[in-house]
Amino acid sequence: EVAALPKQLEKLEVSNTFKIDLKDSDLKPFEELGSGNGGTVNKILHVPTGTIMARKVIHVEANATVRKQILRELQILHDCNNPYIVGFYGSYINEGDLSICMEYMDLGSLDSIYRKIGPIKEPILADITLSVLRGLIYLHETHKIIHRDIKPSNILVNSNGEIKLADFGVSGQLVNSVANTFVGTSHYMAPERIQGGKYSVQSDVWSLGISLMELAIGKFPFPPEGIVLPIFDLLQYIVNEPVPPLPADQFSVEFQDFCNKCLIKDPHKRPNFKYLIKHRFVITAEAENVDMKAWAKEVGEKLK
Ligand SMILES: CC1(C)CNC(=O)c2sc(Nc3ccc(I)cc3F)c(C(=O)N[C@@H]3CCCNC3)c2C1
Ligand SMILES: [Mg+2]
Repeated sequence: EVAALPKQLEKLEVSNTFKIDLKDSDLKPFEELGSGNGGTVNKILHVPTGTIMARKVIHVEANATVRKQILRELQILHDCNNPYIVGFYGSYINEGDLSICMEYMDLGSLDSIYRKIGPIKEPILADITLSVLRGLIYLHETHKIIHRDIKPSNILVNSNGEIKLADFGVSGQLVNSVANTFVGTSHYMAPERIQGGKYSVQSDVWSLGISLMELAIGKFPFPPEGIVLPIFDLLQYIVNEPVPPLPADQFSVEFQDFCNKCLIKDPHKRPNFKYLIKHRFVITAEAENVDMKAWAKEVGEKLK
């Protein structure tokens, strides 16, 4: 009988460590990692377990019921376990601020990386594309979650050269109403979404295409060279004007073709994940298995 006990304990042990009961008083903040639309992120230490985490604090103007609803729905994040999704430790609310504690990705976002060390080379972009697609497919197929906010600042990197997604809404309708107070019409949104149409998983494909082009050329691809447009005109431009092509002499035909397909304006004509994960641009990434760890090391050196 005694022999049987440790097995059960062991199982109990593992599940408990996964679900740390987070309290503000157990968290020791370090430097701020960034602040963007509607939230700030800090590096923190969970003192009782010695775990380094990233904590995002979002000010949520909502009554107690809505706040309870948000916390209940965020519990879904405990089940989002995948190599291409940023880990989740827990969330809590105090004084109207929602705190989301997640895996610390020490090299930050692709947005801050390309702005510091320049455009990302194609073979690295191919591996990034593969990771992002695998993360999006996992969220959609396992949890029926559409990311809704794919952009370079929500694609995170760590020194193992791992690429993971964060900031995806797990919320139901109610919480979405709260989320809408944040969601400015982001310029990564697909034309059908900018025009107030139904948001589908196909809209994430558009956002992936735009994000890859930006990372490849080192600037947001719309409008072409030089002109700076106010947001409303930019959104009009994205809806009405043709997608500026990648400079053909600098990129492979596979990469150009991959981006062109993601940026088909009609969501029904735009390829789905099933098609994209088999595209030559992505298949070569799988074959060549680029040394992402070496790239991450180089990035880490340059970010210092
Ligand atoms: C309403 C909301 C805060 C709660 N419900 C929600 O469903 C969420 S979840 C979630 N974030 C999140 C998601 C997954 C991981 I891993 C880590 C995370 F921080 C977020 C979140 O951060 N949203 C931000 C608000 C500011 C504008 N950009 C998007 C949300 C939205
Ligand atoms: Mg974000």
